[in-house]
Amino acid sequence: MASCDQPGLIPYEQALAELLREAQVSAKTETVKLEHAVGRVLAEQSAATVNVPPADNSSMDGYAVDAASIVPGVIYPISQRVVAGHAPSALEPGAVARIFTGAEIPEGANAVVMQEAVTLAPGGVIFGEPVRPGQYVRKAGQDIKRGDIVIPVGTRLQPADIGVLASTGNECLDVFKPLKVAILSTGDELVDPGQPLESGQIYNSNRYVLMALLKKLGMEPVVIGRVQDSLDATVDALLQAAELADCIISTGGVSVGEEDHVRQAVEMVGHINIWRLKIKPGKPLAFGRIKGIPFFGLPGNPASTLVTFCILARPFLLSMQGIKHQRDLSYRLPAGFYRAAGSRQEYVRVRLDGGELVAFGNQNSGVLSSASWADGLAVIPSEIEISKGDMLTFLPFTELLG
Ligand SMILES: Nc1nc2c(c(=O)[nH]1)N[C@H]1C(S)=C(S)[C@@H](COP(=O)(O)OP(=O)(O)OC[C@H]3O[C@@H](n4cnc5c(N)ncnc54)[C@H](O)[C@@H]3O)O[C@H]1N2
Ligand code: MOO
Repeated sequence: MASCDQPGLIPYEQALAELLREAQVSAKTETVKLEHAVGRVLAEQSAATVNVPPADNSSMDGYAVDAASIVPGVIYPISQRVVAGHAPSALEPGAVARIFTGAEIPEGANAVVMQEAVTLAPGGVIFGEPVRPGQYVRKAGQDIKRGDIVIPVGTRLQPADIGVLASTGNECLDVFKPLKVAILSTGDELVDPGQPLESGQIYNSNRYVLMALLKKLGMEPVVIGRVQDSLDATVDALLQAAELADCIISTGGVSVGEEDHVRQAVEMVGHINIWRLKIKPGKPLAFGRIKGIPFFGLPGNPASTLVTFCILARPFLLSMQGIKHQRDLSYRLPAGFYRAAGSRQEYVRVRLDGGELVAFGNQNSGVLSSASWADGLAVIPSEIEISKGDMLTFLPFTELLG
């Protein structure tokens, strides 16, 4: 089926590329201690000032030897005992050293023999086989060499990165300050949880979804609150948000009805660059700027808000936060369902079950429980009919929400 009923809709890939071009890295940085750095984005790199490990050391409990001097069957005296944390003395000629895992290899030794491979004898130790130079020795700098840049600028620090930075002796790091992201909820029908629900009203779930999404990204939500469905109220709220935040996200009011004021309001105080995408859910998404501050108008339907945040706002925000290489893992997995061809690229809420993707029964964009139930999104390209067994791209929420 041709997409002639959706003229002018922007394909996802085109919109994402334009967004990433628009994303300017925030210049605000701060210094934090290593224990507070997980999830933060490194703003300044430094070269390692030490080798890791700092010296050659043993990877086994056993005996440190000069490999060339070992003859199987001969008794060798044990001249010293080397434990981790204490500097050894040089190996005495014709002798070996008792050594433990992590202890420094004495000068004059170049190999370690595991204790299971030796026989203890009166006055020393006997080796059963010739010894290979270098065996069970972890060389100084085998992990990191002095002068190496271990973690590049723009890395969102994961536990292993923190460990690597600790191993090179860093106590504090320069990281980008968390982005402040304003959240506006448009709609006269919205009521906060905890309030009674009158006729015609609905609880505001998008605000809480967005706050949770932003917190998971280590960003700071700035709640502007509910905005009445009027042009003046929308303009006022947008201007207030532009004063307080690095990026603005609104939900609702971006479609084409008379009560949808967001686009017109943005155009009065800024401009819109992107509007209406060839995706489902999320068609009416708008992107622009207000007084230079980037603005996302996400569609109000709760599943549309979540999906468009994950696939469009999130990569934009992560770029602004300074992340250089975003690598979300995706998988190719067989569909366990049939879906008729659609005119927009669809993001179906699915679970991974028995090696195939199972779709939530009701994919309506007002049904947020579809996302709560799902493990992630299956991407169905436009104009393609999906039969059971067809391979689809699966974007797990573990990646999209992290
Ligand atoms: N004539 C047309 N009508 C619509 C079109 C279209 O192309 N032509 N597009 C539809 C699509 S697709 C979507 S998506 C919606 C999005 O519209 P808006 O972004 O203007 O959203 P609203 O109308 O304000 O709200 C939609 C829906 O979501 C509920 N909502 C809104 N905010 C919240 C919130 N914070 N928490 C919970 N629920 C919320 C709202 O009550 C509505 O039910 O437009 C279609 N219409
Ligand atoms: O594009 Mo809308 O988000 O499907 O309901």
